[in-house]
Parts: sequence; structure tokens; C-alpha cells
Amino acid sequence: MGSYPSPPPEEQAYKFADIPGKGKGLLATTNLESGTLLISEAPLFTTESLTNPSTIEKDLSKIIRSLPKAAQRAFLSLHNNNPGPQPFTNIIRSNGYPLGPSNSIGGIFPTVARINHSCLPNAQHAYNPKIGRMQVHVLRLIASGDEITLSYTTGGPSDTRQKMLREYFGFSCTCELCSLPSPKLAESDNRLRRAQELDTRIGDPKRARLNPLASLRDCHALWLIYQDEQIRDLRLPRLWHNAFQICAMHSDLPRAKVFAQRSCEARILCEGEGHPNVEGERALVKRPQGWVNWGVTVLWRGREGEAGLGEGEEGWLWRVEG
Ligand SMILES: C[S@@+](CC[C@H](N)C(=O)[O-])C[C@H]1O[C@@H](n2cnc3c(N)ncnc32)[C@H](O)[C@@H]1O
Repeated sequence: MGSYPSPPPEEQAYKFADIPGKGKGLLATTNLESGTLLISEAPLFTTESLTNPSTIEKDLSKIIRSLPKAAQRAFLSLHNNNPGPQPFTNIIRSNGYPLGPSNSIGGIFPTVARINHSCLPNAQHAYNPKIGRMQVHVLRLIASGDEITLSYTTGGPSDTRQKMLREYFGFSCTCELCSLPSPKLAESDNRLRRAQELDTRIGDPKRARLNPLASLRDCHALWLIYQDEQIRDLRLPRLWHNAFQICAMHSDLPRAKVFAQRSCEARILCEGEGHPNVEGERALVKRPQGWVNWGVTVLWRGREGEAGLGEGEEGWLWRVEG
């Protein structure tokens, strides 16, 4: 059970506000640099004990009654996008966040739950299991008065995103990206569709082993798309980590180090310095050879510092000659 309430208002860089067409939301009260830790919040409660689907509403009611009054009020005042029977379950559905990307256990974080969605978010949430808190970091400069946004989706072209947002959250997205004029939106959709294909191909370990240059070229193509689309969320460290894996698998120490470093920096932006994922990545920057599949082949083995002309440049990094 987490502590409550969150930090006193004078320490906060945001305020709650009514946002036209979106219900409540969070507005920045000062300019916020990328990398700023905006919120670090313990859950009011988690869904860990809710294992029986047929008694969820009753079990939830017990949990809620056991909370301090302020926490009960905080939970009951949260948005419910499907009012009707099973109100507690639906408040959880409307506001809960999983405790990590592939965790079936969720938590209710009353401040984070007020943050609205954008397909081009300016902040990123990440649950840090070491401290038991959901943290929100600033991904790109947020000007005072701007709305703070997170992404509720895992990306993809606009039709995929809109379908998911309508189905699970009951709204049509009108964010900066979804409101692009149609030719621009079509271009963005094409890029994002291609990004999904590239990501799938890059994740194929057999291809990375047998045709590493093609996999690395795909990483490069994906990086260019992420730059065009201003993507800085967790897709970015995933890309750097995949590029690291390709190089490490084939014993390319200097490039593996650069990619591990980029992955580490991108993770710090999304998840914060103290996140266990960042610590794992830091260990790989120091010693890429510590990775479980280091040196499956010696195809790209060279001595550190002897990688050839243009070392440290993008062309060198991606093995793009000339
Ligand atoms: C987790 S809550 C966010 C806070 C909520 N606005 C509130 O008033 O408490 C999710 C709900 O907020 C609304 N919402 C979030 N982002 C939105 C957006 N970009 N456009 C319209 N509604 C949005 C939807 O009703 C959605 O189901």
C-alpha cells in the first residue's frame, strides 16, 4: 500500500485543470526541461490480490474500504469512462497502469491517472519496482501552461491508435499528430507502418545472426523514421539495444559500446537514473562482453579503437561506407 497524498502543491511543477473536451488534466506551471522527474508516486493500491474475476467488484470494495479516507476520496473521484454496474472495476479500467510493461498487476496512481493522452506525448511514465513508484519524466521541453501528456498506446499508424483509444478509453484522439492535414498524416502513417515492419524484422534473432548487416541497416532506417516522427519514448532505447545486440553478437566492441551508451541515455530519459533497466544498460556500456550472447560469431571482431576511418561518425556506426 502506498503513501498518500503526493507532494505539497508548492513543490509541484504542475497543476490540475479542466481541459476542454478531455475532463481533467495536468498543466505545467513552469518551463520543464527534458529529463525532469515530474512525478514519483506510490500506488493507492495494486490489483495483486484480485485473482478471481467473478468476485473482483466485491474484493475491490473491501480494498477501498480499508484505505484512509483521503485515499478513498481520491480513488472515487477518478474518471470512469464506463459508468454503470461494477463502478470500482471500471474506475480501475479507466485509470490503472500496469506495474511495468508486461506486468498483469496494475496500480492506481491518482496523480498520474489525471494525465491525458497524446500520440506525441511530452512525458513518459515508467514504474520503478525498486522504489515501488510510478515515475513520470519529461521527454521534450514543456512550456509553462502546456498540458502534460502521456501515450496510452504503443504507437503505430493513426487508424490503429484511434481504434485502441476508442475501444479502451472511449475517445477519438485529436492530438497534434492525429490532427495533421491529411497528406502529412498519410506520410506519417506510412512511416509508422514501415517502422513496425522494421521493428519486427530487427527482432528476428536468426536474421541478426545470419545477415547482421541487413539487420543493422534496418536499425538505421528505423532510427531515421524515429527522428522524423520525433519518437523519444521507450521505442528508442529498444532500437539502440537491438543495434547493440547485433554488434555484440558479432564481437564488434566499439560499436556495441556506442549503442549501449545511446540505449542507456535514452532509457534515463524515459525511466530515470535509478531504474533497474538503466543499471543493466550501464553494465553493458562498461563491459559489452558481459552480454549473454556476446561473440556468437567473430565476424566483426576488431581491436577497440581500430575500427577504421571515420570512427565515431554516424556512417561508421551504421557501417555505411562512403
Ligand atoms: C486516465 S483518464 C485521464 C484523466 C481524465 N481526463 C480525468 O478527467 O480524470 C483517461 C480518460 O481521460 C479522457 N482523455 C484522455 N486523453 C484524452 C484526449 N487526448 N482526448 C479526449 N479525452 C481524453 C478520456 O475520457 C479517457 O478515458
